[in-house]
Amino acid sequence: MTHKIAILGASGYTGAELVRLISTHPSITIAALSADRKAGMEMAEVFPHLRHLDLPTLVTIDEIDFTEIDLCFCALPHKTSQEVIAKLPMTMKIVDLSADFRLRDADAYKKWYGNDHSELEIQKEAVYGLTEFYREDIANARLVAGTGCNAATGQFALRPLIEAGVIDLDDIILDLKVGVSGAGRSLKENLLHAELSEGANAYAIGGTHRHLGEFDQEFSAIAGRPVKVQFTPHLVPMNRGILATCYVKGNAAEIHATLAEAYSGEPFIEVLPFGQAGSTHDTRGSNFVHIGVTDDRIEGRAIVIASLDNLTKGSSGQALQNANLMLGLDETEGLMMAPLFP
Ligand SMILES: NC(=O)C1=CN([C@@H]2O[C@H](COP(=O)(O)OP(=O)(O)OC[C@H]3O[C@@H](n4cnc5c(N)ncnc54)[C@H](OP(=O)(O)O)[C@@H]3O)[C@@H](O)[C@H]2O)C=CC1
Ligand SMILES: CC(=O)N[C@@H](CCC(=O)OP(=O)(O)O)C(=O)O
Repeated sequence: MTHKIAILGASGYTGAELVRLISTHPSITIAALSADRKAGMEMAEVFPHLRHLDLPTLVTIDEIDFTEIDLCFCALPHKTSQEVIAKLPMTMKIVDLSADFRLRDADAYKKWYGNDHSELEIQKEAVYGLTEFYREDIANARLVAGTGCNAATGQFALRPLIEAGVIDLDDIILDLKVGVSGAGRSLKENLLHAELSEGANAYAIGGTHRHLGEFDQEFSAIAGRPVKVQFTPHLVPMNRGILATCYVKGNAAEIHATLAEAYSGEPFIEVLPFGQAGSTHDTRGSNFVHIGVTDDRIEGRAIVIASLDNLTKGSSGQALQNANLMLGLDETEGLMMAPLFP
């Protein structure tokens, strides 16, 4: 049996990545694709790398007949996503890739996104989409909220350590490098080649990045008390990938053993041998996460380095993993491809 899906925002980076992944999926068929300014175009015109595929023409969301769709991926900008989802059939399964349904607290949403949430009733049924930690809830959910890509990377490195109580909760530093596709496909001055290449810059400095809302929510829930990490992202001149270097206080051997144990049965999470670091080179184009642990010359401190691809495990791969669960399929279907190296 094949399940019919729609992808809203298929002319964006995460939408195109969903098409790439689903194009070889044995149990899912793409029935509809939407765009905004690019509605009316063929996917092959927008994305020549997908021209071998027989795909539906990009249409506006209003033109889609959702009665024949089993599951809808929403790869739309924040705020637009909640407006669109409110108008979709209440019975249809949805995987949202935007930030609109990640934060359970309305005040936290307003604090980090600057606007009121208009769909708080729908928010109540959303399940946070970090698959490895919400698997059962995701399998039974109608609406799953995909995580931020930076937020996913930091959580893969730190969640088991907070849960096991093996690091100092008041001394966590998260230094993160992210590739430019994380910003989406729209034109922005700081993403021009001349301003992006041959350099790197920190952004959202001073603890202002909106993914701190996700870190606060998730880490505090695990610890049972407020946990605030120090987090600075850096934009670096690479197309895909995230590398998170976490500086923590704790015993490095114990931290490594805790992560190895926590992820021992996980198909997509690789805890590296002690002393090795994760690299974006080793996870690019795949749904894998690599996590390395090393000690530090300063006694009692450790460094955890995690890498993943923002467009696969950080968004579209995670979304497909969640959709597989929601459709009763094997979680790994369509996702076991090896990373692209070099
Ligand atoms: N890029 C990443 O690494 C990650 C992204 N996300 C989130 O996923 C979502 C999609 O991101 P990404 O693919 O990068 O974004 P893009 O900017 O690349 O694509 C946005 C898509 O939404 C469509 N769109 C824009 N405005 C509207 C509108 N008003 N009505 C209908 N459709 C609209 C665009 O159509 P058109 O092309 O025709 O304008 C395009 O298809 C965002 O919420 C983002 O924050 C989450 C994790 C990681
Ligand atoms: C390079 C860059 O700008 N990256 C984005 C991450 C995108 C992401 O995870 O998406 P959401 O906007 O859905 O949270 C950022 O740090 O804001």
